Amino acid sequence: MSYPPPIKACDRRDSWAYDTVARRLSEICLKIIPENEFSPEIVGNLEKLAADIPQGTIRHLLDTDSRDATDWQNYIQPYLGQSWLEVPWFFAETYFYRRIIEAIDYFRLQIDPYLLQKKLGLERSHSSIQVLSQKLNRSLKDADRVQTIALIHASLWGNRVDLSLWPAEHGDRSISESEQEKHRILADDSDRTVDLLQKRGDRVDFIVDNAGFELFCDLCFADFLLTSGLSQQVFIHGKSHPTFVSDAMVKDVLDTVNYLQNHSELEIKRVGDRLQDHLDRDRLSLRHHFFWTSPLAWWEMPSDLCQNLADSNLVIVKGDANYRRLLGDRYWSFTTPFSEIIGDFPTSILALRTMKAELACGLQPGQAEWLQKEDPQWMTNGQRGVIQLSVKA
Ligand SMILES: O=P(O)(O)OC[C@H]1O[C@](O)(CO)[C@@H](O)[C@@H]1O
Repeated sequence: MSYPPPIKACDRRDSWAYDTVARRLSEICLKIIPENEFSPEIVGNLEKLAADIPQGTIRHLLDTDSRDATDWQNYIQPYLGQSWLEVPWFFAETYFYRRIIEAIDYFRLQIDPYLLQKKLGLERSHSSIQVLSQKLNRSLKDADRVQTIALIHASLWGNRVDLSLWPAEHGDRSISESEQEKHRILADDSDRTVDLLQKRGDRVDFIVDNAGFELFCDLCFADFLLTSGLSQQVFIHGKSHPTFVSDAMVKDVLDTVNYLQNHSELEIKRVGDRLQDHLDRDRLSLRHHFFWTSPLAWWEMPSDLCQNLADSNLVIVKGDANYRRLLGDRYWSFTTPFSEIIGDFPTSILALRTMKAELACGLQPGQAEWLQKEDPQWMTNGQRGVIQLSVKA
């Protein structure tokens, strides 16, 4: 398969990639200092990292005794000495978040620098959590096609709540008017997804994205699949260390279930209790893997993870950064079919993505041109989404 070139920040100065590397990364780095009580040494490390972007150059990691150090040595080697703007954008971002892990001595101190943001994100989406809990508890009485599609859409729009772009103090982005939003879904394979789940949905895997409200939506979908009997087993795959500000780790899943179980409102508590019961009976299982924090493309997935996912009936890939990994963060033509890029992955894949980066595929001819006139920010403002399914025969 020949791949188009990877996106680089230096490609276009008016691009979201350029703005991210040239401005946003150092802002994200400095923002965690006042939100944590780090030692002066760690504060110094973070200030140095922020000052190094974007004119500094790529260097090897210093925390060479960490479990992922050897892998990162190999990822970094081809880009040594290049500037943050010249290297592939996806590498620059995943490397940046790994440099923060080094700067805060995470693997020794285990302090999640984004914990405050994650907590605020969950608390600030209370009214949406209330609404979705009521809908879910009601929908379990007759778990039909309409209900299943409603949970797919809730899981999609939950991805709008990305704290790396819109910090929790900027207000509650979880409000959803699902009916009106249907036209914002640029490719919608919901119906085909229900067909697949009804035919063979025994095991479903979620490659989750943001903790907080999005994770709650994903856990509601998982609960719906298990309680309705559509699935017997659900695996949640999280990140091995804090990254992209709000991305979820296994700890964040357990914290969220705990938050729901201890909630004073019965409708919300009922969701938490069911989730805990699924965990206790190993119907819901939690996993993490360093691939999800690496700069690698989907087709570079290590064989152990590939073999594990091959046993699944459906892998649900959440969010924009994971979608960029599916596409190798490359300049595909917007009409390239999704399944063509996914190619021969060992099982069926469903991508649920709200658009927050300048890449896309699986659109109809003329659709991108029309959207460009309608809303020049259509690719990055998170107001549009895709529900794209690639079925493994
Ligand atoms: O939380 P998500 O959906 O993966 O979005 C991550 C965001 O961060 C980015 O990496 C830009 O910093 C884009 O992928 C996207 O805008």
